[in-house]
Amino acid sequence: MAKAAVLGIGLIGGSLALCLKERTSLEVHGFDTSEESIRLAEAAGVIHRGHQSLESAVQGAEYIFLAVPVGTAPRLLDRLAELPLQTGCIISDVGSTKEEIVNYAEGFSQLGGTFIGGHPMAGSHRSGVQAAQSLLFENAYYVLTPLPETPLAEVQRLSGLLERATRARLVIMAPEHHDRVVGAISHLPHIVAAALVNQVAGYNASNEWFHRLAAGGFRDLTRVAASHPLMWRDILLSNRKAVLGLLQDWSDEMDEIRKAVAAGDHDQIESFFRRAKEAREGLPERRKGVILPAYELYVDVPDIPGVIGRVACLLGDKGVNLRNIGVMENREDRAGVLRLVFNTGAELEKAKRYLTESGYQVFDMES
Ligand SMILES: NC(=O)C1=CN([C@@H]2O[C@H](COP(=O)(O)OP(=O)(O)OC[C@H]3O[C@@H](n4cnc5c(N)ncnc54)[C@H](O)[C@@H]3O)[C@@H](O)[C@H]2O)C=CC1
Ligand SMILES: O=C(O)C(=O)Cc1ccc(O)cc1
Repeated sequence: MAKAAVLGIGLIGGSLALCLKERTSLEVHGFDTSEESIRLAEAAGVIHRGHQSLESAVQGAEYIFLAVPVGTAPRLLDRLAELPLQTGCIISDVGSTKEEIVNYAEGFSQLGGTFIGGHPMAGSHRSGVQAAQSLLFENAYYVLTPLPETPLAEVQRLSGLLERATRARLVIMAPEHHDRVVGAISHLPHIVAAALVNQVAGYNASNEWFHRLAAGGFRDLTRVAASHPLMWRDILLSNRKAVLGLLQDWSDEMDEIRKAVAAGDHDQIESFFRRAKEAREGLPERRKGVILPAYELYVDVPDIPGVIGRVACLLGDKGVNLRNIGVMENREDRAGVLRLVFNTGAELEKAKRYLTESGYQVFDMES
């Protein structure tokens, strides 16, 4: 059986491993520096087999995926370059930045395979293999960043595999273009969210009403500030060039609005919000999976076939609108997990109450 190796079995590596395992015939092997992650991944059936040795994990693999923090990926490539890899193998990664790793891989003439950078544009503020799920990338964009000299057949081979496994929408982009675009729509917003949270936490230190009143819009707006600090440190350092330019533009935009407020300039302030409203309304529809849906509930269930109907009926009877329902884990010897998606937080709360009252164990993104 052909083999794939996933190096780093956290949220993204674990989710990718699940996709490959469920929807391709590849035998999926995993390697992680954390023994606990390997143990959990094996126990949950995320991978066919775990390894504590990098060499045995990648031996004979047709596909190798690096799913480690972006600051760690170059060192992992150094180690791969020392190992005998399967002739003709494809090495890819899932890192949030692309120029640095693509340039680094290009420097390895002795790397025993073709490197093609990759970035699935879906995830969450959670991390670790416990949060992995095979539906994570469905309908999301998945960017590949081959170089002009990368053989087209290899790009198509990887793209075909990933499309089938992840059900994502594969797109191709130049690495530096990717980094500027993703810098603007993901990296800068993470900085702004963290800065807002830090600013308000400073005020709250002397008056706790700041946090008490922050339950609504502020909480939604700053959700991503709960993301993994080390992961985001690495991303900013790796995308330094683009991020510095974007921060300059951000600071100019803040200066503009500050001046307009100071001058009491009604028209300029209104125009600031009007431009934003129009641009926001012109954004493409949020499709399932493009960003992790906000209102998700998970239900532990012992017996999948009958239980989907029971849960759906129970919620239907109570008038709770269910947008989507899916099975996240389905092994005969284990309890499964149902993933329920709602359009509003209020519906999620109602569903949580009804299901708990009926004896189901439920948990959501906050648990
Ligand atoms: N979290 C997200 O929403 C998204 C993250 N990414 C990218 O995916 C990559 C992985 O992120 P997550 O899965 O979220 O992180 P994670 O923290 O859930 O998983 C990372 C895993 O890599 C392991 N690891 C660290 N150094 C290693 C090494 N040298 N060799 C083997 N394993 C090692 C860790 O033990 C951990 O299990 C990062 O490069 C990130 O930029 C991409 C898209 C979305
Ligand atoms: O939690 C969220 O909304 C995210 O922003 C997830 C995410 C994080 C990092 C990426 O490179 C891509 C997607």
